[in-house]
Amino acid sequence: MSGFSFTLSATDGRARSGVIRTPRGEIRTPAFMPVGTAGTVKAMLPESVRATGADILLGNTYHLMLRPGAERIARLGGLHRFMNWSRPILTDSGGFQVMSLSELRKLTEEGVTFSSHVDGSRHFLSPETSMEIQRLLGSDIVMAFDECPALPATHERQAEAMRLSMRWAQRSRDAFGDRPGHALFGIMQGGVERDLREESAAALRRIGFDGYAIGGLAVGEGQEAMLSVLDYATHLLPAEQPRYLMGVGKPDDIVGAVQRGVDMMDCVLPSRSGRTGQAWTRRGQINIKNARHADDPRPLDETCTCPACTGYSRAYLHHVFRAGEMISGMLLTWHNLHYYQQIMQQMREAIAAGTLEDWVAGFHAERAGGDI
Ligand SMILES: Nc1nc2cc3nc(NCCc4ccc(CCO)cc4)[nH]c3cc2c(=O)[nH]1
Ligand SMILES: [Zn+2]
Repeated sequence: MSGFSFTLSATDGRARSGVIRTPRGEIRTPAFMPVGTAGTVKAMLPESVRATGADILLGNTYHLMLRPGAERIARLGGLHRFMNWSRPILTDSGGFQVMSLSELRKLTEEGVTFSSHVDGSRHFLSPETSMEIQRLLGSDIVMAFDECPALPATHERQAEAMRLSMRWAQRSRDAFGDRPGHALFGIMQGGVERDLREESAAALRRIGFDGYAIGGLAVGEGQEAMLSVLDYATHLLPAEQPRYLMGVGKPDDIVGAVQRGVDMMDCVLPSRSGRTGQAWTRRGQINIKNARHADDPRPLDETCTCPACTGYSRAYLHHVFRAGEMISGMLLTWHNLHYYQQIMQQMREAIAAGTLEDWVAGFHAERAGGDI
């Protein structure tokens, strides 16, 4: 695929560091993607998202097709222009969000009909319509249209959903066509069932994609089960293409995934939890609304160089959260995204230096158990 390429620059155990090159810019891997669901990373300006160190952000087909509409965004110049973010954008394909957000859903071989959670209007998503919507949005990395079953799911149900998703992966590939400079990623399904994961990986490799996502995780199975799937699942995917773990996660989830050969991740956690007063730091989590911060003159983290930590005390952050001031969500979101990008940068450097194991030991040693 001209215009889109992945170059591995170092490995350390199963971990890899490298660069994904796209016409809209480079993505340093391992990479964390902030989530910009409805055309905005909530409480952040695009230039602030860039200042945290993000090379790419994620948008959602489901949300943008319902409001303001993919055709409208296309008429206005595409999602990059619309949201004033000129670097790469990856868009999720909509199936996962339909199943978790919409009402009155009907799932058939053809696709999914559903009612919008915004205004109740009826919509249809299929591999073909999802590819068209992501083309209208102009996203650089397009996700295949898949079905991620809700847990708990029997082996049989997981097999059924995975095989449907593999038929949809072929249809996604066929509908995507040949789009130089744009990439299509397949999505592995199969729950926590090794045989199904192996079948899914083989099916995706036969179809052929520019990158491979591991779907069907971070859906309530818990960290231990997720990591045990990753223990074998990344080996099933081509080493020379990016591996994207969807929806992950807490900082220690991310570290565990990178150690197991994952190259890209996304999660709403740093932004969503930032808006609720949860700060993630190298020493653990801080719930800034807790009364014990009311008189604390110290920053969240005295070693952090983000605007929240260089400009404000815990006492101030506690106050503006208690007062419901908008700056509260802005500052904590910025800090959390900055912290997430910092651990990605430190892991990229550690992998390049062959010292990831030591870095991970230090990462865990620094983290207290609960709230700090
Ligand atoms: N197309 C597609 N998209 C996905 C998105 C996902 N996102 C997740 N997990 C996100 C879980 C998640 C949700 C909310 C919060 C913050 C509040 O707790 C954190 C994590 N798993 C996912 C799986 C898939 C998947 O198979 N296919
Ligand atoms: Zn900070």
